Amino acid sequence: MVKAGKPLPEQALEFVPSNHILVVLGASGGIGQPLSLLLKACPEVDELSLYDVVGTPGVAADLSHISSVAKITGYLPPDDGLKKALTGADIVVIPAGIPRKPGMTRDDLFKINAGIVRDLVTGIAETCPKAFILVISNPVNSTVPIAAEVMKKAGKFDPKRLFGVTTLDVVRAETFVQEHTGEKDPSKTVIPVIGGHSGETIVPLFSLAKPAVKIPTDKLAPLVKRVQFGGDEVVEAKGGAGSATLSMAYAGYRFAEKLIRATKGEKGIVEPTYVYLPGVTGGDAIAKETGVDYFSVPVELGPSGAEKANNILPEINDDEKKLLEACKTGLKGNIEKGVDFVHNPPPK
Ligand SMILES: NC(=O)C1=CN([C@@H]2O[C@H](COP(=O)(O)OP(=O)(O)OC[C@H]3O[C@@H](n4cnc5c(N)ncnc54)[C@H](O)[C@@H]3O)[C@@H](O)[C@H]2O)C=CC1
Ligand SMILES: O=C([O-])CC(=O)C(=O)O
Repeated sequence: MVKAGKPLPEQALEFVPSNHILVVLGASGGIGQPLSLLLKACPEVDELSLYDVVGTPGVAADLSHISSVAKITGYLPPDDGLKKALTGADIVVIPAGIPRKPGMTRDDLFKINAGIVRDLVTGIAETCPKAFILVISNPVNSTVPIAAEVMKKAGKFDPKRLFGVTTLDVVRAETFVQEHTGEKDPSKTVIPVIGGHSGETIVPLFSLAKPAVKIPTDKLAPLVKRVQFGGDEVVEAKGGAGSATLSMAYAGYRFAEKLIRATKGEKGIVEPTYVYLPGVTGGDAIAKETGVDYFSVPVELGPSGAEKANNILPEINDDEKKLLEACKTGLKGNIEKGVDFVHNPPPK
């Protein structure tokens, strides 16, 4: 899109990437609805397209009464609904899939969610292959490799445009450390969280907090564990009615909004996200050090998406190095499972 106010010489026209059509796949769900509400209220979003296997006409009608910029449409599968929803998309956010119940691991969701993510990303490859893809559906450690393999198979993979949304881990780390910071606004403390998005694959790096935080020695391990297993806390509290939805909608919105601002040219936006390391500048060194191709690290966002993966591994302390070892082992299996699913799908 070319934005011209008063007449300018041809070469001085300001190029503004469009990045204004957002699509939510799984928009009628526990995350999908509040996430769509936040996106509808975001002045940066011009159009919001909602897709789900149920309920989108109602959700879209409801949100359409809000007096904000975004034009809203809702689609169901019949009559090429997915294709219509995805047409022209700049950013596609995927919270489609089943959530956990008490006693389940995120990996237990693979059986159902792997196929859902594969099929939705196939639709993206066909209709809007240049869109930024934000994967929320669990298990993220495996669903992101699935998305990558689908895009690779279609010859459309751009690693800078695929993100596993691990922002909720960052949000939890910021929130849970607050009792040690004395800071009124927990979001003012930056805590990098690296690795993956399940249990021990989640590695919060409190030693790299900015501003620095002094955590009593006996409080550190429980704090790390709380971030790693924060999802279970919500699953248990909801007692079978699902997992984190409202905090995830906030986190998904936070990441999407940062990406929009970055693609519009705002500089200095960095957020941890789970990316395909070999495809992102700076990622090779991290892949070499961790032995995995997919990993969440603070990533500099820009007009082309994931512009640089920041290697903060040399800065971590000995306790965090131990956490990293457990993380790597878990991640390897999760990644292989996702890649294998696309190339050797289980019989239907
Ligand atoms: N990345 C993260 O940090 C987090 C991820 N999650 C994950 O997000 C996913 C969604 O969670 P909730 O919204 O609580 O679940 P939910 O069950 O409330 O909503 C999921 C929605 O997906 C829809 N859906 C199912 N199959 C679909 C398909 N083929 N196409 C389009 N839509 C489809 C369902 O109809 C439903 O409306 C789960 O896998 C959950 O584990 C949840 C919290 C945090
Ligand atoms: O715990 C779950 O299943 C949902 C999730 O990913 C989270 O809350 O971090």
